[in-house]
Amino acid sequence: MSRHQAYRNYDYENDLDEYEGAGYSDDEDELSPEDRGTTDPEQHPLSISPFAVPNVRSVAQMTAGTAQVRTALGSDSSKVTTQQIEEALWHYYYDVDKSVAYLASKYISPKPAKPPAQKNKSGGRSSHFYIDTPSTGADRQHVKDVGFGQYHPNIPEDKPAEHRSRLPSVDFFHDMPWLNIPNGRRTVFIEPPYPRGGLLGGSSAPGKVSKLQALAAARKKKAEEQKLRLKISQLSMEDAIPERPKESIGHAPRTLVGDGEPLPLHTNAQAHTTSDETAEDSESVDTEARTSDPSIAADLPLNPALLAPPSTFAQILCGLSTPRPAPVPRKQYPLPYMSFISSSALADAFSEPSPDDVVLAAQSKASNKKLAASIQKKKPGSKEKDDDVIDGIKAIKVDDAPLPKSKNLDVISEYEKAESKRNASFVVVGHVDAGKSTLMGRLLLDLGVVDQRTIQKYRKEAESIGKSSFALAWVLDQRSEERSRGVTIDIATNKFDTDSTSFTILDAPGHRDFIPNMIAGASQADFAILVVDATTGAFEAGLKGQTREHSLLLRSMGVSRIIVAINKLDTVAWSQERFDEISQQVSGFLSATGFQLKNVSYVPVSGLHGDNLVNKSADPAAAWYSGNTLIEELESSEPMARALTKPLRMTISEVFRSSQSPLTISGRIEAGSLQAGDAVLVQPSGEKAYIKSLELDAEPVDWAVAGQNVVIHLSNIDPIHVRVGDIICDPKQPIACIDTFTVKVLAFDILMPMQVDVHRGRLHAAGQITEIPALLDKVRGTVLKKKPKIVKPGSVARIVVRMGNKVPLEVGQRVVLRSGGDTVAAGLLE
Ligand SMILES: Nc1nc2c(ncn2[C@@H]2O[C@H](COP(=O)(O)OP(=O)(O)OP(=O)(O)O)[C@@H](O)[C@H]2O)c(=O)[nH]1
Repeated sequence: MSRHQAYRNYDYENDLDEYEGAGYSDDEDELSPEDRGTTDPEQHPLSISPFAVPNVRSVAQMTAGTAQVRTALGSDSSKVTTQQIEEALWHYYYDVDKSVAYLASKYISPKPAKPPAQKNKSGGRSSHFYIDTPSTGADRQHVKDVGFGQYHPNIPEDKPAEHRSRLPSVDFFHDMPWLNIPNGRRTVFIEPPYPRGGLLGGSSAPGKVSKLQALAAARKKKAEEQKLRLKISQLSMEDAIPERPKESIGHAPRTLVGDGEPLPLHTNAQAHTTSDETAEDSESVDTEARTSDPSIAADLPLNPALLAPPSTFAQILCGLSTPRPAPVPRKQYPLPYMSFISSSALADAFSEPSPDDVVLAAQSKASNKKLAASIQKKKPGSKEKDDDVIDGIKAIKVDDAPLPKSKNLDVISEYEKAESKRNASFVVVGHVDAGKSTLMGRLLLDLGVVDQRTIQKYRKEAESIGKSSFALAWVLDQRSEERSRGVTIDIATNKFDTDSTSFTILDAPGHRDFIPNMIAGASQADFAILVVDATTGAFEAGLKGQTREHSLLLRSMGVSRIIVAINKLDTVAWSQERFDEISQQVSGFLSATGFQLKNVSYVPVSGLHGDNLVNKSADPAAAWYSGNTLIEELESSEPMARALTKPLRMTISEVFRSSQSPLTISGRIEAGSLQAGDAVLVQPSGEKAYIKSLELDAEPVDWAVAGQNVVIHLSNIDPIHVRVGDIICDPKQPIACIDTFTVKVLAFDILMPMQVDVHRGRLHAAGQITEIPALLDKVRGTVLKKKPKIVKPGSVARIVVRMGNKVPLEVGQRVVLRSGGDTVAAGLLE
């Protein structure tokens, strides 16, 4: 049995009874025959035992003492019996004087009886010390309760009532010196105002509870719980049983449950039982909480609002209870710091506009006033003025920030006056792994744009991942993915200057998966470098692959000047035959594509070793080549004519956040010009923005013209309206957003009504060829056949394309149509 079980099974009742009776028999203190010295050996066989010796002695003492007492009493000795004398002697331990005093006061000249001593409330400490002469068990219990000093265990109890009179303590201790204290110096016990504390009186905690006290407390608690339950059950019954309508008397009362389904109500007796149980359940927590703290358990008034509602089962049995009063809201105890700031104060703190809001509101108000004034001044019906008003309203709607100031420069004359280098952009295209990036890396190294240390660093890093041969390519392939895969993914730009020209490199990816990026690069280029791998078999593969496709795309994008770099000639020992063979094949192909051969040049190079890039090849095997180096061919290339005077058009290549503005864009100006402070329109969002500032080659400038790659910091527009591929245009001559267009295309694949992707620079949208109005002559452009069902590869046709969304497109622009990952056509919008 565990200790807990043993504890629970302990029979306190029985123990208490034993405790009350044990060792306190009424006979304990009686004057036994042995005490009196009148032991009858027959009645008390043990008296003849060796242990009877003390009794023999006491008999002699008693006889002698009796005689002495009688002598001392003299004539009064007849007033007392021998038994009384013996009892007195026994009680006073054979002290003759005390016994005489007792007998004289008790029997010979008795004093009037004293009033019974009051029970000492202080737990046994009394200022009047006296002896009681108990006679019964009940009295003994009383004596025990009274306390120390009031009980003499040797006083006989089975004596007549008069014998049980009290002996004053003064008489008993009259010969004690410490009793002779003058009244004035006697201690006066003052009862403490409340019960003493625990150990040393310093604790307010209750003292140690005895078993009896614990038992009594448990009984009391139980009784109180029962009372509480009874009270709760009465309350629950009052709530649970609705008043019977008068008309239902005599019938089973019904009540509504859930959706109105009437259910018979049970009898009161049943209801009472159930309600009682329910109340007991529902109240168990509350009751526990109350009774767990004895200080609150007894007196806490029962609040029906705090009672849980009857269970569903009880409600079904007894019916719905009447609604209970709303629960008393719990007291809120705010956190300490909350006392410093009230919730209303917090609310007030944000109820008013911030200082910034006040300033902005004032600015807005001022600009609105200006607008209202200008509207009032304008005459109705003036279209130009109305447009201005609309512009003003739009400007307010977009942003209330102050507009950037414009210097109102004549940009074209400024451009003509400026002695700046010409700008030229070229795109580097070709089959995958033809060596495009390596070629450009080496060119930049030889031109001093990139130093040798950087290349060494790249070489080490490339070696660590097993791609040491790509170290030069890393000058342009900056992305980790490009470096780890050894493949260019997106257009990489870089710049270098020669004496005459400022060049922008657009290094295009060769992989067919990234053709859209190549298209974006080609759309920004003035001319192109077509890189061809001279390695045996590689050239042939390229001619079937992206060498061909890239050439077609270049032509479709309007690029007319091509420099063919026949690369990796070191792998074929600078074979002139190989160079000539490749040159001829490419020439024939480009000519067939539509390039004029006067615009095509061929340079034998080794990008890896830097032969014929900036410097002539030092390899004797390459001595047969006496033509231009690559850089010389680039410098001799004329950039396309700039559409300086046409309306502004710029396709956004990048959108980013810079230190100058949260919205910065970059791209190549295709047409027109711009300057700081200009308003521009972003299409297709149609949102107006202002040019806060602009940069050319990382230098701040006031203006820029077509052909230049520019960085523009915009203001007064939400960045969500600006995306890569969008067009920046002149708000007064905006580009239209259309969803259907007619285009004259060169077919690279079979065309028919089909799904296509429309590409224009970075812009691309899903569309569909809805019509093929005509098949055209390649040279003259005349109609060969109307409404053909299909267009064969290599044919020119007029087709109608419809797109899902409106996109900014206009006549004269070049688009590329792709389908299933292949370029199927390219041409000019009509
Ligand atoms: N032997 C030799 N190898 C070259 C030469 N040029 C490039 N390579 C190697 O050809 C591989 C491909 O070079 P890349 O410059 O990455 O080729 P890429 O055309 O830029 O490749 P993509 O842009 O991914 O299409 C590398 O391992 C180069 O080291 C060269 O002139 N001679």
